[in-house]
Amino acid sequence: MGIQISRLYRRFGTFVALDDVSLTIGDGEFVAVLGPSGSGKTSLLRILAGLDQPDAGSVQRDGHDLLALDARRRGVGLVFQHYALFPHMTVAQNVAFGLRVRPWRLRPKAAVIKASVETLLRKVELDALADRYPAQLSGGQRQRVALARALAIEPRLLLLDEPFGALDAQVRVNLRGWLREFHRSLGITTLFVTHDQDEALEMADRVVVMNRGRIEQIGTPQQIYRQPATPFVSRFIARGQALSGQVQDRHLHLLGQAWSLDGFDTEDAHEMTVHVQPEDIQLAPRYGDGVKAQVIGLRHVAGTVRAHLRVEHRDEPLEAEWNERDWTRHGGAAGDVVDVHFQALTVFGTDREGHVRQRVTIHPPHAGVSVAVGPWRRVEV
Ligand SMILES: Nc1ncnc2c1ncn2[C@@H]1O[C@H](COP(=O)(O)OP(=O)(O)OP(=O)(O)O)[C@@H](O)[C@H]1O
Repeated sequence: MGIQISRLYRRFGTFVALDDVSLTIGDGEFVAVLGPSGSGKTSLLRILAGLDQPDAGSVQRDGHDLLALDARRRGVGLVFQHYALFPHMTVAQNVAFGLRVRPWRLRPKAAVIKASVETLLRKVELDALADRYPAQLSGGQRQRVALARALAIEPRLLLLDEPFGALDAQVRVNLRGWLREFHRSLGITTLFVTHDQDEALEMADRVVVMNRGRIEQIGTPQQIYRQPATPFVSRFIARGQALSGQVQDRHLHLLGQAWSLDGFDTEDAHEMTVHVQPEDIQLAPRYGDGVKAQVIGLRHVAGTVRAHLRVEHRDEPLEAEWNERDWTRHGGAAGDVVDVHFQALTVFGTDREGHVRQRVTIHPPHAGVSVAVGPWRRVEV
């Protein structure tokens, strides 16, 4: 059954922080809410936690009105970016807190609390540090204590708001894998708020992309990345870059090539936007066969090369991402003019109000593009 969020609105004065937000979260699902700063992620999470109320809309859990329950009766575990552990309490006391402050009729016996704290600390791999104070822990350890504390009340829903936001990059990456495994072993429905694309795409079963209080797209990480529903998602998630061209006879004429617009109704589109992703701009296998581009900058990042390219009819440089080995084999250097192939373009058609009505991915004319089928075989089409 899970959680049904339906048509939520939240305004602060004239500012609309949540604008018609609807979302269903399945039982046990791990959903990431991803969006730039100010897009409404925390506003949504606060409403689910019972820290705020919407101006309109409903939230149901297993068919019951969640908004009618006060925060303490929602069975929600919360972890925020800033650890908010009690500095004067040990790790074990922090984790026990949620159980100790229950009304006496619901409060477990001291021995039961002790046992469940021990179990939780083992789960978050901190049982050896039970008697330390927060100041004696690393940032990553503190966040794991915060997670154990949130889990102590046996929540039905776990809400994590940028839980790794204050940690350094390496710790963040380690904790991602750890939290993913942890979620698998517990199976608690989890909503994870982040503005970090990699974090969301790597961890979540599904990703909700928000922009200016609205949901732009909901999908699996792969759908969001490979089939962005809007130019915003394409830019924000897949580093989509806009190209300009002309449409004539159902073809898009762009950088000296004519791309067939099969499956796209050009008459129906008030405006068209064309995007290319960096990994879809590849070095051409033969010299003289492709679009001329001047390499004006190169950055080597973990086995890939990020190149900034100057192409004709475009003021801004284009970013391309190449395999380091391909670039080494090519044997070029910054300043060179290279030939590149555009392997796929995404075309969005918007109506007068700016809503996306059509989206297609198009491939180059007569190109020997290699397409992956299954995990092991590649064929030429
Ligand atoms: N209590 C409030 N009063 C006025 N405006 C608010 C209030 N709470 C949030 N807002 C505004 O609503 C918008 C959405 O805020 P929210 O915290 O949900 O964004 P966010 O996506 O979580 O951003 P961040 O990643 O920076 O935390 C922001 O522009 C914020 O300034």
